[in-house]
Amino acid sequence: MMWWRDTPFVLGDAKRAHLQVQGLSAGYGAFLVLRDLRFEVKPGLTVILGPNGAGKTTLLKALMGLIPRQGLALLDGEELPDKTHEVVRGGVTLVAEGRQLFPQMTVLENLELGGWLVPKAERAHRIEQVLADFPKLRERAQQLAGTMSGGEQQMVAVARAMMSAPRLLMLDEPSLGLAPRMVDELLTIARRIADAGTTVLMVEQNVKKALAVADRGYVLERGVLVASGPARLLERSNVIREAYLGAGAADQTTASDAVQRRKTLANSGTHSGTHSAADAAAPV
Ligand SMILES: Nc1ncnc2c1ncn2[C@@H]1O[C@H](COP(=O)(O)OP(=O)(O)OP(=O)(O)O)[C@@H](O)[C@H]1O
Repeated sequence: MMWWRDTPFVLGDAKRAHLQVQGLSAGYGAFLVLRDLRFEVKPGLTVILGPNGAGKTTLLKALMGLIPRQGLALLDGEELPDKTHEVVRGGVTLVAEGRQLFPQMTVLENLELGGWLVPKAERAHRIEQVLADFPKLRERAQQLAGTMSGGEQQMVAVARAMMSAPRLLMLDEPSLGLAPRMVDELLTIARRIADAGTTVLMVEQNVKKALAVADRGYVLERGVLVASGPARLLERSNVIREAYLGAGAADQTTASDAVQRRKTLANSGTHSGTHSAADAAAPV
């Protein structure tokens, strides 16, 4: 047995990355989406929850330098560059919503492209590591990516991101559109990556399942962070329980279902629409 089989997901830098963000604002032209966000992404797995249109993707884009941002973003104490290629060189990788694979290329070719910054010899070594970490992909190495199921493609996208050995891996709704079993598999992969030393920042709408694998979470609504805390406390907090999970909510409850529920609660006077400081999770 090769040595790396016993050491899955050791691709990241041994140092566990820590992102600190203060006063982050970003948007599209004159349309400001994110307002004065303050949060941190500690080593481990941090999830950002929120309904459609809350600004979750915008947040990841702003950190990647794909759109301009204001405010301070420090990765291990050093300011995150503005330009995307410099952010990538600095060890930050984004798996965007929609996966953006090359459908006419094989799984292996897609992985090779993920390691384009890496010298050729090192790239081959990393491919071996990634295939050891994602054994399902080894079986499919020669399959055209475009012929794979949604969940398999998402797996390729995450594996490709790991080819660059990121210090900070950002995942934009990895469970979107997947069958429940694949959702579980993808979220477990995210957890394993975090456990092995790559700091993970994940945006999710699948509230219950995301909090089950995360260490910490934030709730983003209309461009503002409205709650934060350790995942276990956040799950039990009033913000999440009343609005995002609800009594008897199914595993598949999404943040967008929750918005409708919050409106109903607010109209019925059950919930004020703001989050009490008495919540288990702190309002931000
Ligand atoms: N390229 C763009 N130009 C202008 N406005 C945009 C652009 N992309 C997103 N927006 C707007 O920014 C706001 C936040 O969108 P964003 O995609 O960040 O939300 P989200 O929380 O990721 O939602 P979803 O879960 O639907 O992806 C929305 O009002 C959206 O219409």
